[in-house]
Amino acid sequence: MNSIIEINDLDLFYGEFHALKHVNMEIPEKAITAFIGPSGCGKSTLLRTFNRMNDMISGTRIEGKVAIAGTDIYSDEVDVETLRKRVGMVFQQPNPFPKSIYDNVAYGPRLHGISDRKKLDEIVETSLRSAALWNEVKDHLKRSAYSISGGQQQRLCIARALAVEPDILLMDEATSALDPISTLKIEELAQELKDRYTIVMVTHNMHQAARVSQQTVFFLNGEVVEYSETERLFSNPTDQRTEDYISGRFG
Ligand SMILES: Nc1ncnc2c1ncn2[C@@H]1O[C@H](COP(=O)(O)OP(=O)(O)OP(=O)(O)O)[C@@H](O)[C@H]1O
Repeated sequence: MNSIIEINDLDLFYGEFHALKHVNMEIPEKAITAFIGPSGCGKSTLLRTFNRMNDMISGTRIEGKVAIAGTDIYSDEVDVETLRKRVGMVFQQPNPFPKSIYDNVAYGPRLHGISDRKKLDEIVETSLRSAALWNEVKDHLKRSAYSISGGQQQRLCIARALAVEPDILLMDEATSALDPISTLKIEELAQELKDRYTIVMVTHNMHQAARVSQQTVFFLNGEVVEYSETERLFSNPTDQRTEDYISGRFG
């Protein structure tokens, strides 16, 4: 498997607090990588380094390197808007804009200069189909995004992220606010999307990581304890701390 994200000796500080410690890893493209570990161990922090969302938190300092497709994303030449177009993100709470379903999906493409109605219609349909939502909303695209269920809103947020044709989709506990059926739908969707996109997901749910991902990373106190194929990590972990965590002895 080719890697798309390469992290070398990454340290991240929130002021004095050392939140990520000497992280080294390669994330394979067109696969799902899951980040697991107890609350506060740095999963979301690492995820946010991939699209420089940490830039928005004042007092954050980074040492080391994060490269995407060979480019150091923290170098001065990198345009953060372009980076965020390539690296989409979906959050724990569905956060559609207070606009119609159509306008939510068309938002990114419009921002990037697409105004042709036919082209936008095409993008909206393709993105909603990719997010497995088209059939449920195709007859009321003009309705408010708030008129659909939470699970549908989360798939709408995925469609909105896909509309700008990213390479990577980051999911930060994207199902933890959803009911089991909506969760299952998003998990199935992630499985379909992984053939076309690289997905990195933070999850509190070990069963979800085991069900959905190909690679799993276990974090503890800002460090990567173990990183391996999901099946191996859950069936035959090499580190005692991983074993203790996955068997429910802490966290
Ligand atoms: N903006 C911030 N300023 C200061 N400290 C922060 C900030 N964001 C996170 N932290 C701290 O950094 C550590 C890692 O947080 P992070 O949110 O990455 O953990 P996490 O593993 O994703 O946790 P959870 O599973 O609870 O979301 C925690 O100790 C947290 O308190």
